Amino acid sequence: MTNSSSTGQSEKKRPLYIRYAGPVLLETPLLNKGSAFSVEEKRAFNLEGLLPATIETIEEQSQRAYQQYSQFNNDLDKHIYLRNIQDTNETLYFKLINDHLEEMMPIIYTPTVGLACQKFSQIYRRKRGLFISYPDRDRIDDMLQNATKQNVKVIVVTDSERILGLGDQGIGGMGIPIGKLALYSACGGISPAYTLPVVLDVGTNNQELLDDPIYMGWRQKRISGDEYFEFVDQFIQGVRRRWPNALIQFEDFAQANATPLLKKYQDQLCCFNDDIQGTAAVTVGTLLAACHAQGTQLKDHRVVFVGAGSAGCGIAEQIVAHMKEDGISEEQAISQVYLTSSKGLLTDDMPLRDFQQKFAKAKAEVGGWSSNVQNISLLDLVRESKPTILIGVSGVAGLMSEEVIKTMYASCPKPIVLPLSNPTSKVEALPSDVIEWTEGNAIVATGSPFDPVSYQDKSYPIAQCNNSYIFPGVGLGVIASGATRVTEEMFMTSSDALAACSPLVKGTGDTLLPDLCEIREVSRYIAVQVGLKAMEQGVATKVDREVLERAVEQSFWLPEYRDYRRTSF
Ligand SMILES: O=C([O-])CC(=O)C(=O)O
Ligand SMILES: [Mg+2]
Repeated sequence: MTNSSSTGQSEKKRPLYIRYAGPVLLETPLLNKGSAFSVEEKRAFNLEGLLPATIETIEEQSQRAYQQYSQFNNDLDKHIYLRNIQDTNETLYFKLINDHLEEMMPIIYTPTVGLACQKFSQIYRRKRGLFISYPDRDRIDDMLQNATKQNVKVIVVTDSERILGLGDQGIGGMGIPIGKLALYSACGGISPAYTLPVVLDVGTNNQELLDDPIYMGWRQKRISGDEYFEFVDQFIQGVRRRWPNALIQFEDFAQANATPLLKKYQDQLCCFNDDIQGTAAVTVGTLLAACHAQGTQLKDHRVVFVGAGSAGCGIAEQIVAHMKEDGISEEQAISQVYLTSSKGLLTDDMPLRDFQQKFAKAKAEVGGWSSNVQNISLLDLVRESKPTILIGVSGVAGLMSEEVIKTMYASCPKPIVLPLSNPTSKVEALPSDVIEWTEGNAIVATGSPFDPVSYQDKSYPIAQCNNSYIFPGVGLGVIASGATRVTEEMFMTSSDALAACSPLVKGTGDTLLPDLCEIREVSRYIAVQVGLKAMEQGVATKVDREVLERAVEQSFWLPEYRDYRRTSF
């Protein structure tokens, strides 16, 4: 929790002048306090008679809500219950989440949010965020005006084509921006008043949704090509007119669109792609912590990827950048990194996407690694290249088979294994299996949360190498420093900052990544480092370290009620 002597705290204690009253005030989630309105407020805001007599503290409200929450015995129902609190009283929602972050994060975020996206239309209750559909493309400015939030600082936008490892979810993908922004507030201290989730409804190619009478999105096949890119651009330009400084986070776009959109906009506005850059940053941060624990450097490693999409290539780029910082040439670094797709090792005789090209190996050199002339399988590759790090970003469950892991372990006594695909159902290998197949010698981290593994009387904590360690801190750093761009260097800095917070690196514990209960401190630390990097690179409006540190503290929002006074009209 933020230290209560910070100026930020006393700022928040100042009364808030508001113009809503009566039932409308109770129906406004950002302002509603429910049973916590004081006697004076009830009188001043025409709430008398609308609430029970007892006036409660937010702690008491949180306890009741937790009791109700605990009565649900399946995760989706818990998710629906929490979303309902979010849509009626946002302050209480975040108080509850903060009080039970470890327990509730898997409910509001991966893995449960995946199911919530799949069943979005079935479990839909109330509006949240903006649904911008292709047929309404000429009215985007009006739609942005209609947003409940006026002073938006962070937008998470998806077109839902690649929701986690679950593919095209149509407008159901809205669950992801909602979940990500909940973490911006819970972990990164960004007030929910500043956040806006957006889904671009460009149709869906998910036939099940198209056939489902209850589906709530635009019932058409996805638009593509120029039509698609023009539509995304209309949205981006609309945002620039409405909130010129807002940070835009691209989330869960299909890889064919994710990289071109990032390339197109990253030098034009304040934006990033979480799946490419956030995932890369958290993975490299985790690897740096693991290297530290082993007494190695990243440049000492050989890395095999299971999955060669934009996330895999994004991580590979960052690994190469860090290996270069360790003192080896780019060429040498690339030669130590291998990417595999469903067709096996990427080689120069295959059709490749732009972003894959530099990692393709010369078939003439590696052809002998397999008896199969067409392609080199993951197993052949692992046997021949003897990796020390194995990273799963395939979205396909089980690809890190027992044979693959045991083959890796045969030539690497301390393998680092990261099956990162989300949600849990898509993980490339279960941590318990990896620990067993390597006789307890592997360092394992996953994208979704897993319980510690016990193996031969020892307990092995499984770090959750998820971009949620990165994006809240990066966002806070961007806002606090007034950054106008999000550079690759700012992401590299976030990896180093995360690694510096690792209990293994600090010598305070045996886990690779900090506990969730420390995530607010971690986010603040990352924010300051990212803000400093933005200043160094000349993309920030704040230029002084002290001012930046104060801004991070002051802008860190906490779920506390403020006293209300009535605005006189
Ligand atoms: O949301 C998560 O858990 C991580 C992520 O961005 C993804 O898998 O697309
Ligand atoms: Mg994502």
